[in-house]
Amino acid sequence: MTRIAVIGGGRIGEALIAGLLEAGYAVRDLVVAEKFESRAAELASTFGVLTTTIAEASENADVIVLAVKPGDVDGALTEVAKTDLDGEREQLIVSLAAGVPTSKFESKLPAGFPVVRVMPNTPMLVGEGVSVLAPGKYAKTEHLELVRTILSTVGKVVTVKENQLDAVTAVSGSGPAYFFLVVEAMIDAGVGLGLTREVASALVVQTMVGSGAMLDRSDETPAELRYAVTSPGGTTAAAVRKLEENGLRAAFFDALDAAKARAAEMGVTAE
Ligand SMILES: NC(=O)C1=CN([C@@H]2O[C@H](COP(=O)(O)OP(=O)(O)OC[C@H]3O[C@@H](n4cnc5c(N)ncnc54)[C@H](O)[C@@H]3O)[C@@H](O)[C@H]2O)C=CC1
Ligand SMILES: O=C(O)[C@@H]1CCC=N1
Repeated sequence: MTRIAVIGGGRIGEALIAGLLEAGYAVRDLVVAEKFESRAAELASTFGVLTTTIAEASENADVIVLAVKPGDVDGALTEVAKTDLDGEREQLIVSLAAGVPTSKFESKLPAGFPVVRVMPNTPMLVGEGVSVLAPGKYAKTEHLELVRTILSTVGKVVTVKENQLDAVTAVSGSGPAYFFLVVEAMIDAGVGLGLTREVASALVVQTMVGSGAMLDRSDETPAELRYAVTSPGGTTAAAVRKLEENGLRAAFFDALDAAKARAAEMGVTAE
């Protein structure tokens, strides 16, 4: 099997490790380099995964996944680049860092080294992620296919041109947070109407799970599914009117603009 080194065992690194293991990936083919010893020990005990230095992890891996914060990419990449990357093994770097362009990696790696940039999201923890791939200058079809094969075990995979990845980050990379915020708001509103938090949480969570399953399985658009809930002159119409009056749609347009702009900014500051 393809040997994968995960550099950075934080939230997304852990989601990837957990998702791969859950999907049946062999633990002996995974290795993690995590800066904080206590965090490395936690990952080793939770997943039984080998933890080591960046140098050792990178040298023995087919695919080196960088899952550190954009501001830590430079330091981690410097460590990776010190190892004997252009040995016999055909290796590939996969970056999960928001905003950081593939050119940044290519400039620090041996000439022609393949890089694939990916924007994943945390639902990959439960095999329901979406990973969006963009090839760097030297990544060939077989590199993209390898990354697609690995990430399709933890969810859906889409490929775009790199100039769309900041928009993708705003939509699906950060998307789970918007969803959780909406869930929180609905639970609070239910509590405001007199339901216990326990009941309100159970109702909202199952409403989201059920609605998500409908979106996944139905050929109807989200608008058509919404129309089916909205009786003329009824309760849903009254609620939707308030959401629109309060600028729900405009808030999402603004929010995603801000996320995209922030991704671009982080790419520049990581230079
Ligand atoms: N959290 C999310 O939902 C998503 C995060 N991302 C991207 O994934 C990357 C990681 O994000 P998170 O996991 O949320 O951050 P995090 O802060 O939870 O994890 C980063 C981990 O990298 C470790 N680290 C930093 N420098 C290191 C080094 N030189 N060697 C070894 N380990 C090192 C840190 O100790 C930390 O545990 C970021 O670039 C982010 O843009 C992408 C999509 C979604
Ligand atoms: O908030 C962030 O910067 C990262 C990138 C996408 C999701 N989380």
